[in-house]
Amino acid sequence: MVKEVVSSGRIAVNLGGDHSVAVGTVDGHSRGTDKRVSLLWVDAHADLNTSSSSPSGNAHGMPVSLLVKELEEDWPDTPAMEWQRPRLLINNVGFIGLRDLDPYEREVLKRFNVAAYGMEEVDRYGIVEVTKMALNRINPDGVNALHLSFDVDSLDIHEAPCTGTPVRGGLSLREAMQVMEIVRDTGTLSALDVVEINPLLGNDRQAETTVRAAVHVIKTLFGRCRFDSAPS
Ligand SMILES: NC(=[NH2+])NCCC[C@H](N)C(=O)O
Repeated sequence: MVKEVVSSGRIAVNLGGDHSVAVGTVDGHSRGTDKRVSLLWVDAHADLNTSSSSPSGNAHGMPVSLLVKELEEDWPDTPAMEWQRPRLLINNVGFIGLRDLDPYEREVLKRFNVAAYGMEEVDRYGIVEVTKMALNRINPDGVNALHLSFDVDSLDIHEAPCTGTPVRGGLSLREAMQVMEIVRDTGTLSALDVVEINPLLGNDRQAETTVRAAVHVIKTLFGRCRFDSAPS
């Protein structure tokens, strides 16, 4: 379905659910366009584990490593995954918001000099600079189709409490909206995931806070301005 939407020139919006949905959405996206796909992964986690490096065995910690060609050799045989082959280059993948990495993930980010920006960089350079640096590195000529994969756990736990693997010290909603404004203004967005919302993890008010944060992010990407709330 993502392939169909993207190939008809529309932007695919995918709501999750577990971040492993991105294996399918990014795969479909890259099949639906003639352009190369750049992937911006906004998340507390890099989700770069393989089934053998993963400390938890949870699939939501593995999607990015299934998607990039450079890590194909690191994967043991994965029956039932024959439908998917990696189609992205790791230098077209960027991360914003990282603050909880496993040893293999750290090693991969270093080995390939990946455009990975953690909360330290966000604090040091500011979110505007970090977003521009990330986009410049993963899509230097601005000609690739952009896939934005937004995990609500990139946000601080106060902004998005209802998520399975929260990590304190994350992005403010304002910082996330800033990322969305910059991405929107590039005109390159071709597909979006908003994932890891789990309203069952918390009370009604926390669920509402989390869902509203996600709605803000989506609306901002699709033109909502903070100054006047009519979409441009
Ligand atoms: N999309 C997520 N919430 N990922 C969390 C991953 C946590 C941990 N790194 C793991 O591999 O299990």
